[in-house]
Amino acid sequence: MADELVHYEVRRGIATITLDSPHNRNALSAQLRAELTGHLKSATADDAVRVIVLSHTGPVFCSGMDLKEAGGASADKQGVNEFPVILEQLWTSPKPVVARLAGPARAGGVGIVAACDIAVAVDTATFAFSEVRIGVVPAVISVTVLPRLLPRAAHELFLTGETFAAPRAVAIGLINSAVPGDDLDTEVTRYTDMLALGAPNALTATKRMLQEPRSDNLSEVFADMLALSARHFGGPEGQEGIAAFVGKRKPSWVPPGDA
Ligand SMILES: CC(C)(COP(=O)([O-])OP(=O)([O-])OC[C@H]1O[C@@H](n2cnc3c(N)ncnc32)[C@H](O)[C@@H]1OP(=O)([O-])[O-])[C@@H](O)C(=O)NCCC(=O)NCCSC(=O)C[C@@](C)(O)CC(=O)[O-]
Repeated sequence: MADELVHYEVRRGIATITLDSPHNRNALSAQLRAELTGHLKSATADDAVRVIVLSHTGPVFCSGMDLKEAGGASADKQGVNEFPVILEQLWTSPKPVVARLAGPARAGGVGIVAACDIAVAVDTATFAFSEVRIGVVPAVISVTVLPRLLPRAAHELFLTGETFAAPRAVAIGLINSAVPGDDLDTEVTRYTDMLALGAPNALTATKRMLQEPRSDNLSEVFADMLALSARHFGGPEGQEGIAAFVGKRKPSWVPPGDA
C-alpha cells in the first residue's frame, strides 16, 4: 500500500489534518484528494471534534492540481472533476476550519485556503492564481474565492496570475493574519481557542448564515434571520449560554444537533 499522504489526529477537540506530500509540494493528486476527503468526513462525523485545522509538511501548503497526473489525461479524467467535493466539504463543514500555512499556495491550493473559515500564514508566504499561466481556468475555485475577494482584486489576480505576498493576501481578505514563522502555531492556537469557546450548533448556523445567498427582499431576509435567531435563543444551547452568563459560570454545550 502507498504511504499515507494526509495524516489525521484529534487532540483536545481539535482535528488536525496534515497534507504530507512535500516532494510535489502537496499537489492535489488522486491519492491525496481521496485521503483528504476521507479525513474531512471523519472530522465532520466526530462529535468530539470542535474545530478542524488544515496544515501541511514541507515548504509549500499546496501547489494546486497535480500537473503530472493531469498531463496527458483526457478532459473527463481530470481530477478537477472531484475537486469540488473537497471545496464543498470545507466550505459547508459544520465545524470551523482553520488553514495553517507555513509556506505558499498556488491555484487550487489558494481555492482551499479561501474555503476555510480562517487562514493564518507565515509572513513570507506567497499566493498566485497561476492557472492562466499554464492554460487552464480558476473555474472551480472561483466558487470559494470570489466571495472572499473584491471583484477588482479577483479580476486582477485571476487574469494576471501574478504572485502576491502575505500582506496583500491579508489586505484583500484572502487570509486573516500573516505572522513571523516562529509565531505561526501560537497564532493558530489563538484562533482555535476562540473558536472552541463558541456553541457548536450556533457556530454551524452562523457559518450557513454567512454563506447562503440572500434574497434581495429585505423584509424576507429579516423574517428568515428572526426565525433563526428565535430558534437559537429558545433552543437548549441558547438557554444554557444565557443561564451560564447570568449565573456567572462557564457554559456546558449540548452535543451538536440537539440545539
Ligand atoms: C508551488 C511552487 C511555487 C513551489 O516552488 P518550489 O518550492 O521552488 O518547488 P519546485 O517548483 O522546484 O517543485 C518541486 C517539485 O514539486 C513538483 N510540483 C510542484 N507543483 C506541482 C504540481 N502542481 N503538480 C505536480 N508536481 C508539482 C515539481 O514538478 C518538482 O518536482 P521534481 O522536479 O522535483 O520532480 C511551484 O512548484 C509551482 O509553481 N508549482 C506549480 C503551481 C501551479 O501552476 N499550479 C496549477 C495547478 S492547476 C489548478 O490547481 C487548477 C484548478 C483546480 O484551480 C482549476 C479550477 O479551479 O477549476
